[in-house]
Amino acid sequence: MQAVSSPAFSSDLKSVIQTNLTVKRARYTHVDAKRVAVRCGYRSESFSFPNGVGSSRADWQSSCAILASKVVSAENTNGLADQVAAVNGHSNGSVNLSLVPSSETKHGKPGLTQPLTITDLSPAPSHGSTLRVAYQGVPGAYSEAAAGKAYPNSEAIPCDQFDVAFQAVELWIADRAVLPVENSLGGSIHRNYDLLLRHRLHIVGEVQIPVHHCLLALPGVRSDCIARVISHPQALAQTEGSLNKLTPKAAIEAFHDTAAAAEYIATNNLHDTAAVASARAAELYGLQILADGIQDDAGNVTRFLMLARDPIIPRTDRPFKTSIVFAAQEHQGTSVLFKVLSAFAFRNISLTKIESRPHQNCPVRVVGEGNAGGGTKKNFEYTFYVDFEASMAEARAQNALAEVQEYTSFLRVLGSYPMDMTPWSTLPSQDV
Ligand SMILES: O=C(O)C(=O)C[C@]1(C(=O)O)C=C[C@@H](O)C=C1
Repeated sequence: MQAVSSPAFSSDLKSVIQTNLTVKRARYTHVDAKRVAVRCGYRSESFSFPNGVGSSRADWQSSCAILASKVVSAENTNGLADQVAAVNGHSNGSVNLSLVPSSETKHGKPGLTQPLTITDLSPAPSHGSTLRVAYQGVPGAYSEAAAGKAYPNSEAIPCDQFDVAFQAVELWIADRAVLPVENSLGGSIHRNYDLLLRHRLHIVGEVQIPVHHCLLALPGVRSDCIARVISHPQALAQTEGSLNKLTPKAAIEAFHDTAAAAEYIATNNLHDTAAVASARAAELYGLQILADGIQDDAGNVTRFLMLARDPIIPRTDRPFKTSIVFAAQEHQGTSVLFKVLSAFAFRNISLTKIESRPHQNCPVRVVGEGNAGGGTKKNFEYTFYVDFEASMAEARAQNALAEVQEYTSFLRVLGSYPMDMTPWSTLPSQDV
């Protein structure tokens, strides 16, 4: 399958639809128009919070932050979840968090029964076909494996850039996107944090994938003949120590993704080049494995987010995580970050991640008085991303966000979603 690529997206949306998706889109045009109208709020359905906090479904969809605007009582929160779930066309029994025999899936290994699989709680596509999941990379990329874990029966749609995967969902070319946000060795994938803010997709789940790297080359090539190693920068960072030992003289070069690096070597018949990629990429592109398990830490794991156009309804019957992003302005005083973090600490809510990024509209603020009357001090401005372990259906999370809203100028809930609880020991690390 051809990857969805970016230039067409940015230059002419119509043409990408025509070039890449002629057949599929022709089938969906009518349905899509109707669904877009629903997204824009042109639908009569509405719900009201049990204690009188009124809102429409469209409000919920456009910004989950509505829940932070008023505190609702603990007794009412389950009712809220049920009520909203019913509006969303789900009964509470519909959650699919179950043992999935992988022989029935497109992504699993035949014969293996996979343990607890995270699937999101959001509605399946109304056109009734297979869920289409956008990921960045080509077949054999770790992101493809993550998409398969998140949505075992899905159709994976390769995209050449992260931004394209976001747009594929926004344009109804895909139903979900699965994108990496952090790796245990390499740290955060900043680009995706920035894109989360730029786009209006919702986080509906997370999946963690053990990343097991191999050094791949054309059949017959020895490691002492390797003059160049190519791979995704994250993969190169995760194998830096091993590469120093295995190929100390080789030049290290960044590539779009791990599997594309393997494909490039095979396509161009490069005898002096090796790739850091998965065993599956070796199989797909006919390369040999020169070294197996070359990640610098055996427990190397990447966390991916599952994104959808609509949020899922937060619940309290399983562990949930919530991701927010906020920023503050100067007039909001000092110690904003301390105050925000204490809003969670006082309610015993654990934070699992905090990330700061340059403020997208105003990265630097000049303050103070210089000789010519201009400011002298340049304060860097930040946007903060926080993940915490609670569901937005819980009163303590709503109360914490109501407080956070007081200290900040901007607050958005990116999603409240089930945590990936797959037991570490059963993760199929050789799969990817
Ligand atoms: O290149 C790939 O195979 C990817 O899926 C991308 C990616 C990443 O962006 O972090 C995903 C998982 C690994 O951490 C290495 C690379």
